[in-house]
Amino acid sequence: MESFVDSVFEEMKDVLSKFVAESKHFLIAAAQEIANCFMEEGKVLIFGNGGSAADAQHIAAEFINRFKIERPSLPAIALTTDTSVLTSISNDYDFDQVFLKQVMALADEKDVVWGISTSGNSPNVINALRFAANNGIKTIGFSGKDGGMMKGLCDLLLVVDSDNTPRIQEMHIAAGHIICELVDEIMFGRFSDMLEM
Ligand SMILES: O=C(CO)[C@@H](O)[C@H](O)[C@H](O)[C@H](O)COP(=O)(O)O
Ligand SMILES: [Zn+2]
Repeated sequence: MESFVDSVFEEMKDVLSKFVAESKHFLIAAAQEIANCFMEEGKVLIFGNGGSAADAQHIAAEFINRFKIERPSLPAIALTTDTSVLTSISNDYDFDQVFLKQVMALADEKDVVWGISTSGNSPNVINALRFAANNGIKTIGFSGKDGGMMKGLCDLLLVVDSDNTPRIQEMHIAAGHIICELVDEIMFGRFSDMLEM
């Protein structure tokens, strides 16, 4: 059993080293996009399924509450939490529309719509991103595998180089934390020269 755990750690190290080599440009660009959105009084709408729903909620909470420094609350909403909204849309229409209808109701051109899907192919994530892309709303994606259908729908797309869903998710939450810290530093700290004026 120990050798099994060792093999998981080896896989984690491999995925992390590729993430370190390949993700810096994306992380900085995504943080700038989100900081500019907040400065222009936009908001961030985040969503995904399963573990990615938890990631969406985790990231939204960092913005709404605080991350590592004291600063004002920042407007982010996880679209995964309102059981009345989720169940009524699924029951009356289709689960494929649970994020789409919320994006249609809540998003405007100042906002960032942020979808998370390890396969890049979950229909409810894709439908919401496609609506945003078709309506001039900025889109950020976290995916893995080959990026799936999220490629072409996201202005900025992170594709974690792995086929293993939990390994991909581990890089997603690392990326989320780095973006949260960069946003704080761009808006309130040492990287304020990066803000678009
Ligand atoms: O957390 C995990 C696996 O680690 C699962 O709950 C996983 O998120 C679910 O199977 C999702 O439905 C997968 O969807 P996606 O990442 O392909 O969009
Ligand atoms: Zn999981």
